[in-house]
Amino acid sequence: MTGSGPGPGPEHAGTQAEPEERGPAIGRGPRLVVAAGLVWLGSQLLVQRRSKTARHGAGALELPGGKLERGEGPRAALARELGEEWGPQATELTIGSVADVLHHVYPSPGPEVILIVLRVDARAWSGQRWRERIEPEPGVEVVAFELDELPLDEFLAADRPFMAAVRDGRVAAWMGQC
Ligand SMILES: Nc1nc2c([nH]c(=O)n2[C@@H]2O[C@H](COP(=O)(O)OP(=O)(O)OP(=O)(O)O)[C@@H](O)[C@H]2O)c(=O)[nH]1
Repeated sequence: MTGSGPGPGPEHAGTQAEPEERGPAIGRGPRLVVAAGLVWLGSQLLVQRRSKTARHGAGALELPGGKLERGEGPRAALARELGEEWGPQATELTIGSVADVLHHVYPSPGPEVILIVLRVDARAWSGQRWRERIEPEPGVEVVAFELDELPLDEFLAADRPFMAAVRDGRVAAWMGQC
């Protein structure tokens, strides 16, 4: 995909609104706290393509993960989401350190997202092994990319600056277990 690319809500420039541009609180989208995994195969990253029928960001690339449930910590949320999205074997992957905390406001009526990105060690699934272990939920496609081949424009807008930093080696994909 090109240009502003996919993202929740209507297509706009994909830029983050300045506080004074956000307008009154009434009518703003929800603020979501999300845990997401930077899943490292050793030389590649595993990401997923959102369902073509998703309510927002249909067909966009994203990191596996989802919203924290009430009282749930980010690691527990990510382990749960990996199991829901990629099947039971994904819950055995090692969740490591926090790679970054992202904050993005999607154009209305999209959400404001606080994304806690955690490194995930999937080196035991390198080569093609991940294909035998992952049972993606319906509609979701899991894809492996070499770092320098990450198609930044196809990621959800919140992820793009971060994925550029990963691609360029400014953020390490794996740093050992914390
Ligand atoms: N999992 C994931 N979510 C992301 C990423 N980047 C990003 O902006 N998000 C946003 O964070 C939210 C994640 O919530 P979710 O996964 O539980 O929700 P969803 O939109 O897939 O489905 P749902 O709202 O119908 O449950 C979505 O608004 C999604 O657009 C990402 O890299 N991974």
